[in-house]
Amino acid sequence: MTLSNYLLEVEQLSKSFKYFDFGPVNLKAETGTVIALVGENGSGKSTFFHLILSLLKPDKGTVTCFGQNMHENRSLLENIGYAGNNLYEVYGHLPIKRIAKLVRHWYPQWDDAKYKKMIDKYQINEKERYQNCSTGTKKKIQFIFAMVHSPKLLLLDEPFSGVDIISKRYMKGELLEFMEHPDHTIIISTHQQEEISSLCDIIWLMNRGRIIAEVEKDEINERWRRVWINKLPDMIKQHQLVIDFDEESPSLVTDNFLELEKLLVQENLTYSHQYRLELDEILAYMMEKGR
Ligand SMILES: Nc1ncnc2c1ncn2[C@@H]1O[C@H](COP(=O)(O)OP(=O)(O)OP(=O)(O)O)[C@@H](O)[C@H]1O
Repeated sequence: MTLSNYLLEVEQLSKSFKYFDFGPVNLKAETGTVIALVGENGSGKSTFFHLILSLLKPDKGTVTCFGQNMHENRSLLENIGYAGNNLYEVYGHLPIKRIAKLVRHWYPQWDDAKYKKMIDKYQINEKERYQNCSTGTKKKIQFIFAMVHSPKLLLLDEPFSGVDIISKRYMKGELLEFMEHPDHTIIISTHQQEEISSLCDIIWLMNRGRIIAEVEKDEINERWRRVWINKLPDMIKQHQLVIDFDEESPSLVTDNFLELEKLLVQENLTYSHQYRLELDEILAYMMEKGR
């Protein structure tokens, strides 16, 4: 794969706070993918977005976006749409209409017609002060501001949290439409299995400021299974292919079903049935392991 296939490259990125160390993180985001950034509360997801966007200065490391160094080239931000919590708080006393005027100056490609259409679609009252808006409404405003300048990369920090069912449906539709363009990429932090399942291809798992796994969603869905077997000898319980087991109703969880099948044949064991795990069960197992 050539370098140009990567829209975003993060190398040795790190930042230390009083009670938290982020990184070093090394990652590459391929153009045309939707990546879920998943991790426990306080694992560093928002910090990661802030470091990518240079809202925070890293202690070490580089962020290369569209082939150029982000920290040296602020104009790269024009091609990035960010929906996160703390960007507009400083303008909270202003009505949304005034904030939109400010944001419009940041982005030469701001599309007024698209903005008006979205404000209408999401039923935003532009006269309302941002700080007085409900949690879900703030999320929708952040989403609109992220979308209206036609970015190539979207960084979405829990974009659906607190958003009503109808708006969530509209937002998902817009994201799927956004991804119809082959040059577009999304990184989305979320705690919701349904959002990962319906939107994402890749999952980056974060724990205590580090990436503990980079996996393809379809691949882990295929590999992880719960399997009921005739007996559970110690050798199986202790095997590296076995992530968890239940002695009462002899069954086990594996992260590699194909290899497990071979092992069972080898050990003269049989399984009666098996099923795929829910994505959040898999992610919980992976996160627990990475703790
Ligand atoms: N400006 C700051 N000053 C000091 N510490 C900070 C600052 N920003 C982030 N941190 C530290 O980084 C940690 C990770 O926070 P972050 O918001 O990135 O987590 P998160 O994964 O997005 O969490 P959540 O899922 O709850 O939104 C915090 O617990 C805090 O210790």
